[in-house]
Formats: sequence, C-alpha cells, structure tokens
Amino acid sequence: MAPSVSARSSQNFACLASDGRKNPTPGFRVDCPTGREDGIKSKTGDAWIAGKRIDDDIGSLWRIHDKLYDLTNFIAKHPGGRFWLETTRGTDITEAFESAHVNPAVAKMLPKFYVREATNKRNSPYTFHEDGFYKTLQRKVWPILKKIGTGPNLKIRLLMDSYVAIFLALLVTASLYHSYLAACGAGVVLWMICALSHNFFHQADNFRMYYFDLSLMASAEWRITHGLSHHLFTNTLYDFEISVLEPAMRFLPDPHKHIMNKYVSPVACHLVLLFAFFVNGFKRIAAIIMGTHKLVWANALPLVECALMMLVSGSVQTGFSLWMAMVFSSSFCFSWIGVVAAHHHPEIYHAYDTFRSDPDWGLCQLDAVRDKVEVTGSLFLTSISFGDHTLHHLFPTVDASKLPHLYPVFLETCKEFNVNFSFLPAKQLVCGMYTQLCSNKPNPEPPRFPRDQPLLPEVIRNMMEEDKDTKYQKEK
Ligand code: HEM
Repeated sequence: MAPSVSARSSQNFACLASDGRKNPTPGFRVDCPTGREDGIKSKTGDAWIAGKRIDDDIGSLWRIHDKLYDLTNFIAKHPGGRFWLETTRGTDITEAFESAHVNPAVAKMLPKFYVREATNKRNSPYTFHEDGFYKTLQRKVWPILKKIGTGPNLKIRLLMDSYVAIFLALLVTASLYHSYLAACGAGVVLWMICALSHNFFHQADNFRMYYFDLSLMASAEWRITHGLSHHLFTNTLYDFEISVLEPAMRFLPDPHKHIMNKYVSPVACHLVLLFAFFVNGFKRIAAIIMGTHKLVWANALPLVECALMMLVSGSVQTGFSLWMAMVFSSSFCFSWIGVVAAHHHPEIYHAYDTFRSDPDWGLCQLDAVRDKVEVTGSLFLTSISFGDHTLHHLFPTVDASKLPHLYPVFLETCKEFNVNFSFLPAKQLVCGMYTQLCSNKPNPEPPRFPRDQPLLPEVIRNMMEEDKDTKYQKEK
C-alpha cells in the first residue's frame, strides 16, 4: 500500500532538512515535495506534476483558491489550448490561473464549473488578495493590454522566424563545407531560438512554440517544468529548475551544503551546462522507451537535423560530429545565459532565506527575480537573454513585445506599495550566480531593493517622463 501524504512527506522531511527546519519556505503544507528526493527518477516534467498531484491531494478535479471545479467539458474549449487543463487535472491551479489571465472576464466563468469547497489547506504560501500588490497591478494593466493586445506583434514574429531561417542556412553551410565554425554558429543561433520561442510556449498553442523543440529540449515538457513549476514557485523547493540541477549545482543556501558544492560546483557547473541538452534528450528517450512519456512529432526535430547534416555532408561520421558541435554550443550558451539571467544572486530570494511577511504572489515574484539594466529597451537583446524578466514572471502569457508598455504602470504600482524596484547591472548578476552557488548562509532578512536611488535603464526613465507628460496634458 502506498504511504499516506503525511507519512511520505515526513520521510522526505528527514532527508531534506538536515538542519531541522521544515519546508524552508514557510506556508507550504507539505514539507518536501513528493519525488524531490528520488534522484534521477524525479527529474522529468511528468514526475513533477505527478508529485504535485499527490501533494495537492484533491482527487480528479481542479482547485482554484479554496474551491474545486470540474473543467472536463471545458478542456477542448479552452482558448489557451487543451494542454494546460489536461496536464493540471488533479492539482491546485491557483497560481497558474491567476497569472495566465489578466482579463477579469475569465474569473467570472468559474462558477459554471464549481463542484464543492476543498477540505484541506492549500499547499502554497502565496496570496492573491484583491487589495494586494498583484491583483492591483493586474487591474491597472488590463486597460493597456485590452488596447494593445496580449499577443506577438509583427516585429517579434519576424525576428523569431528570421532566427530559424539563419539557423537552417548555417546548418546547411556547416554540412556542405564541413565547417565546425558554422556548426557552432548554428548552435549560437539555436540558443537565440530557444530563448525567444520560450516566449511562445507560455501562450495559447501556436506553431512558433515548436521552434523550441529544434534543440534536444521539448516545449511540452518545459510548459510543465518551466511554466507551471519554475514560474509559479520560483526559487522554492517546488521550482523544478532548482531541483533538476541538484546535486551538481545547488543554488539554495542550505546551511549544510556539501563542501564540493561550495568549492567545486562553481567550476564544474560549466560541464553540466555543456551537456544539459544531451541529458534532456536522453532522459526523454529513456522515458519514451519505458512508456512513461508520450512520443510527439516535435521530438523528432533534432533527429531530422542530424539526418540532414549527414545527408548534406555526405558522411555519417562528419554529419554526426557537426551536429554534436552544434548541440554542445547551443546547450552551453542557452543554459549559461539561463542561470545568470535573473534568478541567482545573494540579494534574490531562495528557499532557506527569510521569507517576506506579506506573501502576495506578485511581491514574492519581485523577490525572486532581478532584471539586467543593459538589455532593457532592445527587443533583440531582451529576446535572447530573458530580459524584462520581472514583467515576464508577473504576466507570463503576455507576449515579450507587449511587456515594455507595462513599465510605467508597474513602477507606479511599486511606488504605491512602497517597493523601491531597481534593476541590477548584468556583471553583478553574473558574479552573483557564482556567489550564490557557493553560499550556505541564508539571508536573515527578507529580500528588498537596497538602493536609496533605484537603478532604472534610461529608456524606462524616458518612458516615465513621457507618461507623466501625457497625463499632465490630459489633465490640462
Ligand atoms: C492551468 C491553468 C490555466 C492556464 C495555464 C491557462 C492558460 C491560458 C493561456 C496561455 C491563455 C492565452 C492567453 C492569451 O492569449 O492572452 C488562456 C486564455 C484563456 N483562458 Fe486559460 N488557462 C488556465 C485555466 C483556465 C480556466 C480554469 C479558465 C476558465 C474557467 C480559463 C479560461 C480562459 C479564457 C476565457 C481565455 C481567453 C482570455 C482572453 O481572451 O482574454 N483558463 N489561458
């Protein structure tokens, strides 16, 4: 017989919190996410969502706040696509539901699907009070998005499609001329493709999300491990992007961090990042063979690339070596940019640090993300380096081309809630990632933006001035 949720979590608690603390982020009902300590078996999206289903413990319905809904008949009609509802059956989707829809009309549909009240406490520390930071910001953002739309504009669609065209041209050039330089160039462009297509897999189903599958990663898996895990429970034990790198890279400032983590992983992590795409690919192949993961057509894309390179180069061995060079370079670029982009710095919240007293989901997101000052204002730079990341975390389904329009209202809301929002220089974020890897000292205070004078990119300061001018003119 399977152990009960509480028995399982107390076993895990013993193996997790060697310093005697329960779940290091207060407010989670379960001490240690089910499966988190299961080693390699736990490192897939399917395992993560299966663990969440056990921990949420609500049967086969969907939970939003303290109410249970039956969305079975809505799955096929959902404007965001079947995937999100099909995948989350039997889980608490409060964070996903709240952050995916800015349109207030969506919440009004829920009573149609109401079944009953939940009998247990939510397994999440986060709140969405109507007068709190996040819901206030959402209300202010909606009139802007209603006007400009939430989807991609022409510029970003052209940018995305051009990356793919350049990638294919480099791939063929590398194969024709047996050029490892062109193969690595194709790898660098593949990193750009992955970074930008990630914007598309957060949205309703669309063909550009499958560009992500040109790498050895899969958009369907990342919708779970990134969209439903990392985005909603950033830097906590439920963040898959924290647990998947453990034990090789341990970002949590666990006081009992192993000496190898402190001193070896800041160097050895580069090998992990180099092999990350291959590990992702092998895990998926193993899961498909074992029957725990469904094969989808997009999984074949990297194999098609490899076959094309063999065919055009006229040699199986050369084509394969060129393909390997391409995958290694894309893996390193994408994974390294990913870890230094926005989430790992001693000023940023990680489980074990002291948690803020107001657990508003939006405020907790601000604590777990920092933006780079240098890339802001350039669609090209933000598209390849996860820029405008705070706004992206707050509104993950809003296209990257629309996010910059939200800065004035976002900063105004920060001011209203006494948040001294500030960017960081890119160099500090890079160094901070290595410092965080070595750190075993939890922050004794909740995170805050420490500067008296917030650091804002010039483009945003100008935007604020323009906004003030238009408001002033309107008032006149
Ligand atoms: C796991 C939870 C959910 C996720 C991740 C999700 C995701 C999404 C996404 C990505 C979109 C497209 C957004 C856009 O184009 O701007 C969307 C739209 C929409 N979703 Fe969901 N959804 C979820 C649950 C629900 C539920 C429970 C309902 C209603 C009962 C719902 C109703 C809608 C509606 C009406 C739209 C269209 C909104 C509009 O046009 O403004 N969704 N959803």
